[in-house]
Amino acid sequence: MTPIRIGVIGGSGLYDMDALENKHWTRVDTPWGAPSDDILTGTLAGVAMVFLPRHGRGHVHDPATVPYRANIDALKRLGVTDVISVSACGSFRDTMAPGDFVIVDQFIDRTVARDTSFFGTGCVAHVSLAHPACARLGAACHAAALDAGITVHDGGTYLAMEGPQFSTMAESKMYREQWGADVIGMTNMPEAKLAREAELCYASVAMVTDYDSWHPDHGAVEITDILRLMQSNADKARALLTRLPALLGAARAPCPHGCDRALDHALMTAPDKRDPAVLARLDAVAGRVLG
Ligand SMILES: CSC[C@H]1O[C@H](OP(=O)(O)O)[C@H](O)[C@@H]1O
Ligand SMILES: Nc1ncnc2[nH]cnc12
Repeated sequence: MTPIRIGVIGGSGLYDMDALENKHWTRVDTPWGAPSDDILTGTLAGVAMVFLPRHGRGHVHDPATVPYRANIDALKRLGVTDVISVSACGSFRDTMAPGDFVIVDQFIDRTVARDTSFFGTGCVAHVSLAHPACARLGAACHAAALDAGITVHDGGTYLAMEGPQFSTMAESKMYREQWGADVIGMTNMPEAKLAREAELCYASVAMVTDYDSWHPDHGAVEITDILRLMQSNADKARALLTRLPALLGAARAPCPHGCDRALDHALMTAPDKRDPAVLARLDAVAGRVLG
């Protein structure tokens, strides 16, 4: 068993975590630049927890310019073992209504202009992403949501779009009817990919704010609809998060799905061909396998 440290990435509407005890905002520097903001460190019910507002306090970063690599590196550097991503999303299903939560288990990545990997020339790696979300952590989030009285859906496919504009109606219908996506947002990719590369368990809690633009009874998604739902969704997210420490405990066994060992066989570049400057940047995310 190893000590757990829960990392929460708060999306639109969730910029702080009042419930943390002994908390203070900490600046973390990374080889990938500065994270979205300082990181709030503290404890909750005796369990170590940190909180990072994805867009920064005051919502400074747009979905494309969120420094995803710095964020994940910083969480890893702080000893985080389990990342819970909390995000606003649109819904492609009548049954997934505004106010509902979805524990995402699959992603379709339609982002186009983001740094999607810590690795590259000088140290090439290929991690498996068939199961991009951690089922153990997702189950805990599901149980916490149920306990908090939230209407929650166990599993769903999240389509990550580039944004910042919302989808056209034709795109919305295609994602829903042809591609089988359940929800849509702009931020969970490359975040989930990077968490896997950093050997972090990652679960995504998607909070439905709207029906995107496919629904004949709801018309086009507007930011005003989203803002209307965001506050109550954020309150529910806080209720979910405060229940997690009791469910996860202060220590954890190795991940049964191997998230914490994702790099075991992933490195392709021969040791004598690896670029020392590239390796230096990987000290936190790949330190376990690079020694
Ligand atoms: C505020 S509406 C669009 C915006 O909200 C979501 O952000 P996050 O995933 O960080 O909650 C969505 O992905 C867009 O970035
Ligand atoms: N319909 C939508 N599309 C993309 N991102 C969203 N975030 C919240 N609602 C969204």
